[in-house]
Amino acid sequence: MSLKSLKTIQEIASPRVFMIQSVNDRKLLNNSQSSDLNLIELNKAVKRSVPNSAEKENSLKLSNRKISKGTFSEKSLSHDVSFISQNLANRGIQTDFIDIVKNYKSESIVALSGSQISSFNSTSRVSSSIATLPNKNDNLKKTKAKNYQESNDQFGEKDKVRVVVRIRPISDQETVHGDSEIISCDRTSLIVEGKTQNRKFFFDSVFDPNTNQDEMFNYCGVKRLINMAIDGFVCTCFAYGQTGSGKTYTMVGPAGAYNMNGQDRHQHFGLIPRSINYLFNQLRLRTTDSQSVFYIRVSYYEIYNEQIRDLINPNSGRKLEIRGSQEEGFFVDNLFATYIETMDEILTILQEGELNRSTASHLLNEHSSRSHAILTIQIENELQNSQDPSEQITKLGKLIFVDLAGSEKVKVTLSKGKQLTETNNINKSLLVLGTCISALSDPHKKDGHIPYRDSKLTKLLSESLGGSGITLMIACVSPALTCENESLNTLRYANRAQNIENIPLAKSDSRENIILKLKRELRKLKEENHTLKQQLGYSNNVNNVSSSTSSSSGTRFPKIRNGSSYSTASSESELFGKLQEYIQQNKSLKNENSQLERFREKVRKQHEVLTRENEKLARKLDQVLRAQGLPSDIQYLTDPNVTNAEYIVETNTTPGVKNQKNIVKNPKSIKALPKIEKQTSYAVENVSNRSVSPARKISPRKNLIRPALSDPGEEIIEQIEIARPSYARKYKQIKESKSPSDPNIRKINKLPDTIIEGIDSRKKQVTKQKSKLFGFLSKKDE
Ligand SMILES: Nc1ncnc2c1ncn2[C@@H]1O[C@H](COP(=O)(O)OP(=O)(O)OP(=O)(O)O)[C@@H](O)[C@H]1O
Repeated sequence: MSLKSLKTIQEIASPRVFMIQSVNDRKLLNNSQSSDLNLIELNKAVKRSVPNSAEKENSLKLSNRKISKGTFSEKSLSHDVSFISQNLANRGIQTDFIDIVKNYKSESIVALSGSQISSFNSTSRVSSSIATLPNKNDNLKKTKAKNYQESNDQFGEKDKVRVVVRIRPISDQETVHGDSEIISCDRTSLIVEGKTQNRKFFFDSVFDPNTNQDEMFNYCGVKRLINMAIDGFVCTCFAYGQTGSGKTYTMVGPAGAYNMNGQDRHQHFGLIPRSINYLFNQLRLRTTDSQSVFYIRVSYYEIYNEQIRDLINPNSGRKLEIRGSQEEGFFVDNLFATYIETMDEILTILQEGELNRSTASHLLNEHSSRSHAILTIQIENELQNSQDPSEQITKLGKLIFVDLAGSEKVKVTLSKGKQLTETNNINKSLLVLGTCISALSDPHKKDGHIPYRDSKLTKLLSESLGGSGITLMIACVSPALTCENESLNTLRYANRAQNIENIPLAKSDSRENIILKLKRELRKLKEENHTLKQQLGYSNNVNNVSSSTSSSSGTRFPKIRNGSSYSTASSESELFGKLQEYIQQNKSLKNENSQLERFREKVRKQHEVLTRENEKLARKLDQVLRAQGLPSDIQYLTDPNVTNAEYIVETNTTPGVKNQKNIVKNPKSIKALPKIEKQTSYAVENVSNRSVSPARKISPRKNLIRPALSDPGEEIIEQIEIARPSYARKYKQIKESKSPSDPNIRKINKLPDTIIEGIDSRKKQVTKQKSKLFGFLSKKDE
């Protein structure tokens, strides 16, 4: 019954804008999400929403004019239809609504009349009234769970950029200045009641000011991104909006979130730490019942005044430039990226990054970010191919979080001097981002030139916008009247971004993936081939060159209309013979190549093992140096087999006595050293993290993510508390020990000689080994 009536919706999908017959119809549709659904009434409502032929004609005329007050777009209908669809689905009734809705391409900004706003507001009041019920949190959570759905759905070949909006609460400052709230919303749309006009926007989800961090994480769609990243896709979540609109709050949490204690962290942490917690839980789940091994590598940098700055290794002295390659797209060369194993390691990195990030205070935000911060979590997954156990697959997914700097008006923020330069750079790069978004969302321009190269930010986001990644945009807005123009700008860009289509492709060396990639290339080539043929005037009966070449009946080569070349039988057989020859040569070359590839892979893996150990050691060393206030611009290389020099112990001695430097093998032995006791204090850093088992010596990356330490469903705080003593805690210890109020502490100006000597000799050894390997490789390549 319902299906039949809904078919009519598909039929009327063509008119772009039409009149909805009465506000009551809409109310009925909206209320249907919470009230018990009466299918007959719904059916009537849908029928009433469907215009008769006169209205269709009318609406077609309307679509050619400026959208006037009192109209709804078909997307509005699609929104209503999806409500109905969900209700039907809850009752186990299959509908084809989703496809209908997906096919809608409509104007999503609508100017509204007063009466429609009042009906709209009544919808948003449903959720706010629920928030005031006695058992507030429980009910709110249930309602959210019902209203917002986790978008874990997969995609077809194309995946549109998903856009959600978060409206922050009005601030005390705004209230004091008598600012009023002008934005109201329901689950997927919002209305801006402006000074002169009211506007309505539709998005994948809209989160009202009462939304807490946990709800935001659960329903904004970031979980889908994490799961896809584990499967090898490049997934980006970026926050966009005016300065002070809540981007950093959404991504990271309020200022000082990383310094909060367990319970407060749990409440205030933003998407990034929550996502990492979720990621670790997912990885644990996947490693318990499979042979998968995961390696997590993190980098964190900012684009400040069009310069790239490493946020976890700011004093490296290396110049960070963007480079591009066909395989990897644009990337930051020389960026410090470190392997992590535990939640608290990454929290330390994030904390460090936040400390190093460029911030300033201005009229609209006390802790304003002056840069675009980009956190990249690379997830490498080595697993066996389920269809062919002899095949080892490596998936290389990425999870990228971008906290953009906010656009701002100089006359509002009153920026001067350095801040003015920052503002100009921020606005400039956001302008380029806006231009790219506009071009990509315009069907006439999207296949043309997209000005990614005009700013560093857009270069680095090129894969996420119109590329092969999966993208979630979180548009943040303030509800205040004084922010109307900026909020509208944000919403317009967000609205456009919804039209951007990506063609996701997992980064994996599995056969299926290679085949998929090849198929896509082949299709592209065929299209190109077809166009070229048309341009050259080849006849239509020679379309399929590839199939005809393999046919035993002989080769058919395209004939050119002017009659020249390849037309005689003798030249055809000659060419066929040559082709056979080439095919044979190709076969043997392929065999040889795959042998070489296998060998090369083996050597590459050995090399990787060495590099990873080096990086780890370099990171530890870097932390020690920075903790001691020394410049950390030395590049360290180590031998993975060196496992003995575990801890550096710097002792404080009485004046005139030479400083003691001890290297001990484990923390217990520190206590056993007589001269360190009582009168001495020390800074301890674990050089290679922990003693290395023989198995680990061969492959130090094994067991990076081990089966669950505890329940996968556990909360962030618990994870932080139960985590084994690690890098983070030790690092904290070193930081605390730097406090000048501690009389036993002296500043260490120099790294112990033994360590430097040890590292130097290891560096030499590894460099030698590396150059040997490279020499060998290049010989093989030749
Ligand atoms: N959803 C929210 N709930 C409570 N407070 C919020 C929320 N969103 C933002 N805030 C507060 O608003 C202020 C500005 O937020 P935030 O620093 O995240 O803005 P921003 O968009 O990152 O600004 P900028 O671009 O200048 O860095 C902060 O004090 C923050 O704590």
